[in-house]
Amino acid sequence: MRKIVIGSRKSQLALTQTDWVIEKLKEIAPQNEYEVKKIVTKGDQILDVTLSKVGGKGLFVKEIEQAMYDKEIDMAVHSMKDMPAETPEGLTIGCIPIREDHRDAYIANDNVAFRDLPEGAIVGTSSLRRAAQVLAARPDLKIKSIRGNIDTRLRKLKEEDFDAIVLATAGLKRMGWSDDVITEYLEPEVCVPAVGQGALAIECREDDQEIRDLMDTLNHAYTHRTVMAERTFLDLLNGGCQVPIGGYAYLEGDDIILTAMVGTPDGKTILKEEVRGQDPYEVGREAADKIKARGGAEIIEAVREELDQ
Ligand SMILES: NCc1[nH]cc(CCC(=O)O)c1CC(=O)O
Repeated sequence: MRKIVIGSRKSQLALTQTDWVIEKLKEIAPQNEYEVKKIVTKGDQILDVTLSKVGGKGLFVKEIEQAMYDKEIDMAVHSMKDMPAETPEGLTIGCIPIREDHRDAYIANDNVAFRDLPEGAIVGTSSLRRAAQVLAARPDLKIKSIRGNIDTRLRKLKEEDFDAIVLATAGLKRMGWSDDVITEYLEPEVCVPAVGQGALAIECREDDQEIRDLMDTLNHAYTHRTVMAERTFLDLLNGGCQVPIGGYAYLEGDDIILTAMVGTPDGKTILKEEVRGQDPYEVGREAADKIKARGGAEIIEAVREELDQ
């Protein structure tokens, strides 16, 4: 028996995800005691400004990782897509549990279909990846930044000047919202999701073998393999959730099929490549090579320079 302290951001979604993990752990190892420790991250403190501007990788994870070094916590549950490609020295992603829905959700007032939105309609999102792909499909639409947790964003859709919003389906589902609130699912053919969207990353100290053994039982091989392909692509393009980059992989038999995307924020250029293969790192690298050969790295670099100003 061991008391296991699990770090979580204090947002409702983060706590829900952490509770979901604890429920699973209790089934596997009921002899342990589990405790949640809420940690305020830099990202939580500045949710009212445009996040992509304050940017920087790992805005939601740094303080949590420090608590792990300090042994205040033994593990931490993160949204995979908020995790920088590289894990710091001494820590590791101990497991990747089964992925929730990977798709972006489009939610419109009066359920107006995406193709029926009137010219100039306002779509709320603070994600350059979503903005790029919405504008690529509908160059006539306007993008307006929207911040806050899911409830806040749904309220702003009703009360403020928005016709529709786009957000992660996984967050909605984990928070218990029914499919009914979603007007349309944006399939990866239309909107390539963020790398790791819908997946969790459970981080722990590399040398804590007891915790690592416990986590092995929560790992989902399919999710792990596909997310690794996505993250290899992200890493090689020096990507992150603040630049317009996406990646989604699934398995067909034993093959990994990865769709990788880099776009300009105005949606005028969208580079997309599909790569098939067996090894997640090879697949991710091949996708990165192909996107780079078409100027993808320069697009990311230009967006970063713009954000840094
Ligand atoms: N960027 C913030 C964030 N990080 C994880 C989720 C939702 C859950 C997920 O995508 O796995 C969200 C909200 C959103 O993008 O709408």
